[in-house]
Amino acid sequence: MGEEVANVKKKKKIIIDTDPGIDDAMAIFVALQSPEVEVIGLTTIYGNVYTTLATRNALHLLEVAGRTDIPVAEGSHVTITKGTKLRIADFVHGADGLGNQNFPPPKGKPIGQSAVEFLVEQANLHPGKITVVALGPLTNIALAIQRDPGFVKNIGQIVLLGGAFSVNGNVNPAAEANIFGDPDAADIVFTSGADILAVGINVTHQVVFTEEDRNRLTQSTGKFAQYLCKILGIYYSYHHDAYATQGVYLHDPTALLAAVNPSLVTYIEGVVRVQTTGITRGLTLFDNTKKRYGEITEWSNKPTVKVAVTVDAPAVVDMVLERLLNS
Ligand SMILES: O=c1[nH]cnc2c1ncn2[C@@H]1O[C@H](CO)[C@@H](O)[C@H]1O
Repeated sequence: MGEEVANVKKKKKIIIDTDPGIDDAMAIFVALQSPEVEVIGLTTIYGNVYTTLATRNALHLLEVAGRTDIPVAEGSHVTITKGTKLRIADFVHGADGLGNQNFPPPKGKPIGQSAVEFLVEQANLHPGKITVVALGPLTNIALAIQRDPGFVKNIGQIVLLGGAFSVNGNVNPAAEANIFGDPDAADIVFTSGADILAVGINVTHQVVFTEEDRNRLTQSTGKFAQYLCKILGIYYSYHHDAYATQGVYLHDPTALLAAVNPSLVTYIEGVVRVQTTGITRGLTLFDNTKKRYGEITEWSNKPTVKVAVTVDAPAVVDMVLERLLNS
């Protein structure tokens, strides 16, 4: 076997489910620059933008990267309960999702398969070998779980950016944006029995990309670095206004790198349920399963998941920089 072939075989196959999104763009570029993984497809979802625009942006980002060999499968336009009143974070990413840069429309088209069909097919083709990195609301993943009873077993791992574990949310004090986007889907995913690592904002808020880090991108001739400098402005202003910080949180790149290199985070294991109604809709509630409760609870006899609790933040920032500067 040639060395090249052997390397491709060793690489972890990943599918990125994404709603690009400025930090999604960063995560996608970092993934494409990561020799440890092979990106076998992008699936799209609403969240930072509506799904139609997410598909356009995914195709556009792959064209910027010169990676039009990677398929894009369009995902759901509505929540799992067919809800059409979506919460779109255009105030974080711009109306176009990519910093209001008026990029030309992509030349490429999504594949004929839907995101759910693509996810189910790939998990069946490569049982136990695929990691889904879910960077938006979890509708597509929950639909795949409902569509194919074998999906949970066939999918290798799901690393998801979502939840606010024992901290306030970013939509409101209870809820983080991706879980708030489709709490019913999130509860299906968390209780599905799949191998899940949840990276919540309790972790990603520790990973700050400073003005100084951005300046290093600006000074680089790397194509991804230059592209990102064009779109990052609005993301910095939003963080400045909302959090009074001079830097931005690296949500999606942190989750992506946790999939690439699991030793960047530590985690605890327990049962996660998602509140689907009321003022705490979208709340993620972790049971460490240590207490024997006197009665059956909504957490009893549910499969456990991994929830990230610490992150080597300097290492994440260094890896992001290194991979984007050398592009
Ligand atoms: O305040 C916010 N409201 C909505 N979405 C946000 C906010 N801050 C960040 N994100 C976006 O949601 C994911 C993390 O929760 C990230 O994709 C981030 O870009």
